[in-house]
Amino acid sequence: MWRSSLLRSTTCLLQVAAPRFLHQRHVPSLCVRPLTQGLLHRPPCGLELRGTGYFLAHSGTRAFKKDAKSTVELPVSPVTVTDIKQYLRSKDIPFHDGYSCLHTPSIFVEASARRDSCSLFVDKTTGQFLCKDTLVEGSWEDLQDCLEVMQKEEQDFLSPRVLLGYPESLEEQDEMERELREVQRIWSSSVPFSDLPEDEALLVKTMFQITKISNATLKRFAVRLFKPTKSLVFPWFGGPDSSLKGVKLLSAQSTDTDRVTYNEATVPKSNSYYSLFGLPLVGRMDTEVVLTGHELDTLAVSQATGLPSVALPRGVSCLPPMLLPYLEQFKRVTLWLGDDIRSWEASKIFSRKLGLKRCSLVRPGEYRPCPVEALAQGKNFSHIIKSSIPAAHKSIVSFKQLREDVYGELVNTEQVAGVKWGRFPELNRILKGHRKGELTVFTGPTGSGKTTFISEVALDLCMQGVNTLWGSFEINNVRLAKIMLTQFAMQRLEENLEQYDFWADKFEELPLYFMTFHGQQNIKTVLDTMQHAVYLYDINHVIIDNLQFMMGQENLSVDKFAVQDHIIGAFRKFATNSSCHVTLVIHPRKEEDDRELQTASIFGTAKASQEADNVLILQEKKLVTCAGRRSLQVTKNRFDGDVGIFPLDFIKSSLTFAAPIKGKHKLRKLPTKPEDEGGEGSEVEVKKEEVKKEKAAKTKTP
Ligand SMILES: Nc1ncnc2c1ncn2[C@@H]1O[C@H](COP(=O)(O)OP(=O)(O)OP(=O)(O)O)[C@@H](O)[C@H]1O
Repeated sequence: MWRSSLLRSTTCLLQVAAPRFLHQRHVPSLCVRPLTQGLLHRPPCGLELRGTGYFLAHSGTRAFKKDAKSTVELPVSPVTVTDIKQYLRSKDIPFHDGYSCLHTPSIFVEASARRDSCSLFVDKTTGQFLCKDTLVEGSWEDLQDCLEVMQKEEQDFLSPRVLLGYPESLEEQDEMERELREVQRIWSSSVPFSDLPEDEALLVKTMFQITKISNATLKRFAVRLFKPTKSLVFPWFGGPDSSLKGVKLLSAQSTDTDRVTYNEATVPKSNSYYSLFGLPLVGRMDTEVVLTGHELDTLAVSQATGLPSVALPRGVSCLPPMLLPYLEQFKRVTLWLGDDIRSWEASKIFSRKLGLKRCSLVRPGEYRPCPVEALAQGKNFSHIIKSSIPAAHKSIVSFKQLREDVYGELVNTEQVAGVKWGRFPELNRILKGHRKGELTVFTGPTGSGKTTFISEVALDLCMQGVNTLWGSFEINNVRLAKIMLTQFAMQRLEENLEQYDFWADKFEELPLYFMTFHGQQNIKTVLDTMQHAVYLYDINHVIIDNLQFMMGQENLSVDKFAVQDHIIGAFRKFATNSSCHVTLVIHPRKEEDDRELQTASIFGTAKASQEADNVLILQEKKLVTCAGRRSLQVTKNRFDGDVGIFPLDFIKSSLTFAAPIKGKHKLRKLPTKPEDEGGEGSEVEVKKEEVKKEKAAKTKTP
């Protein structure tokens, strides 16, 4: 895994730092509180990025190591900005209150050598710190440890070597060196644009549809061409010495409609690629920046406006908090992330992290395409940027302020409907898509395949870039990841172990995270972890499997229905406030064996179905004509009211569900009140209809 000090995850730093501290001369007193609390006795609450090379470990045929660096944990006790400020004051550390971070003089640089008075940034939400001068970074507990050491030692600074330079494992060092060599190889065998013959440069620009971007702009941003794959190469320069840390390769393909589609690859891999493209060109005194979702957009903005501009490394999919310190110097941030609803939603979410007051958002629209397109169309950039909308909204608005939003929804109905499933066209037909900020309640009989089904439904979305967080309390993450990997590879990997690495490598690229909880959990801890994950990874979808695992911790002498209602209400609030979709698996109440489930079968009161935007039921009996066949019934859909049911066959080898090949059971829409037992379109009616149709078909046949 690629590693520089900037890239180390907190946990990595903690794990690496711990023995180092322990070997220091004056450690004993230090070990008592912060180290034991922060490093050794972390509670089992946290998040785990799926670690490949792990799920099949128990197969015994091959030893796989768990990638410890991919485990991220919640802080011991969530810290607030007030706690951080109080602590810093108690240590006489001066600080300046910034937008997303507190700025303090770096304790890792000697006072006389400080280039900047405040180069240490402490994230106000997590307490995570970064020293821009030395690239030392770590958790809030680490920073406290360091300050304790300094005080104890009566030193006025700490050597950055205390936390840096500890050797990685041999395997990781090899991987890191291999990636560095790869970066160097690509970079040195690419050609600077200024060295290309005029006609070749033009050909490349035509291919990428960037003919309006001048060679001078490409040169200024050090863009190169990698001839073997005809890819543009965007460098990532970082660190105090502005050295080459990585590269992004962009290739272009033209489509039938004369539009160009881009494919990109990064070294190191995208989940450790933290480049803010354009950052080296930003001056220390610059106070304004245009944040874009793509390197080409940054080139366009810079050329058209002369304003500083930086591009996010993974486009609109996330804004990693570790990049926030680099954006602290700007008093005004214009987010111009793209030309679709997804970019618009992302800009609203990112502006919360950046501090609403300084952010303004370019609303996508006919007259405001993405910057590279705007340059091609000769649009007036300064007009677009000036007309961007302040992100801080008032709590009371008039229709005048809403009319553009309403118009945007009307012209982009497909995008507003959300992300479409690739494997479940029937779900698209009924629900129209997967939307942010909604609550889905999913139920089905015990052992009917709820986890297996919802796992594939979520995987499908995750494969399309929906950042996903799993809270699996019933089955452990290794088993869950194994199910998902089987569904991803669509085959039984136990029998094809030689393909394991191939699929695991691809799977590792998915924006998929797991909470490390198992068994009964306290709802507050779960919600805190979800909030933490939304901040760190811009999670769009959380799956909680299942709600019953949060009931045990609550005081059940109180009415247990009231407890469940409280929990559902809390998830509802979370979904709305965090613009994150929550899927909640709930066990049904005990049903008589021969009866199918209905919305009212969901355990508890009506609260679950009232609060939910969507209610999905995995039916074992309805429409079932062969073993293993299930049907999925949508009994509530707040988005447009369509409800319905469709059959699903279970494919055991890949643990996936698919429409029956020659199914005579077609999707049918049910009325909006499916609970009405015998009403038109009800389950009973659906069956009656079927029988009628079958009879009619028979009588027609001679
Ligand atoms: N349609 C199906 N036909 C047969 N077996 C299935 C089907 N769907 C899932 N399974 C298998 O049944 C087992 C239980 O599935 P799963 O854990 O997904 O059910 P569940 O409804 O979540 O269970 P629980 O009620 O305990 O939470 C798994 O081994 C799974 O592979």
